[in-house]
Amino acid sequence: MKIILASQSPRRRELLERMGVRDFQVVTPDIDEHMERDLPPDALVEAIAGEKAVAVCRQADDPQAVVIAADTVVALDGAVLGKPADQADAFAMLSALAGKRHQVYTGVAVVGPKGTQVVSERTEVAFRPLTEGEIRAYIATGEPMDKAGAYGIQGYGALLIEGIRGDYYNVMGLPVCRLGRMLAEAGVDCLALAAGRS
Ligand SMILES: Cc1cn([C@H]2C[C@H](O)[C@@H](COP(=O)(O)OP(=O)(O)OP(=O)(O)O)O2)c(=O)[nH]c1=O
Repeated sequence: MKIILASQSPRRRELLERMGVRDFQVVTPDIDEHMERDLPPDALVEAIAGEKAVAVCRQADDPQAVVIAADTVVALDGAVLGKPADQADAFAMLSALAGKRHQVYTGVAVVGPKGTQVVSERTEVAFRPLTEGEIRAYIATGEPMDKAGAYGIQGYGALLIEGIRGDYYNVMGLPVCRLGRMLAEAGVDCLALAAGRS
């Protein structure tokens, strides 16, 4: 079965490979993510993931393909944080996250011949308190700029995180366990692929 990952994110590519899916195409969705949207974070990431999947379905024009798309945001006290616009924005985001718990939402859409599935998964993340110097040093690593909430749990960001509740991979950009079950619904058996039996 042809599988298309509708994402430019290297993290999502790596996670899909780690799920046992090695043979897939990558098509970057051509949508405007930055439209004003007054939605709660779970509905927001589901809407954007759905739009990315639909855009790539149109671009690929193959009704037999299974298309996977996702979107990740950070929610803190009712505010939604996407990727920082610049270093000052990253500083403001990390200062707001320091010493607090926040939620990471990833929306995932799987569209294929068997139908469309769209879900969102939430993971809670607790940051330790941070000094201004620590925040500046973390920004100087270059890690925050292309990531929702201005940190990467899979990198030096781990040094800032006391604990999480929920799927770790959801924070990186794909809720691996949940997506595995969605792909099974769509006719893709990840464990069989990993075992070389499919
Ligand atoms: C919170 C967090 C986010 N991120 C990343 C995941 C996403 O790639 C990114 C959020 O931006 P997204 O808009 O979800 O994804 P993207 O623009 O990188 O890729 P595409 O739209 O083509 O799928 O932040 C981490 O890598 N680690 C983290 O700890």
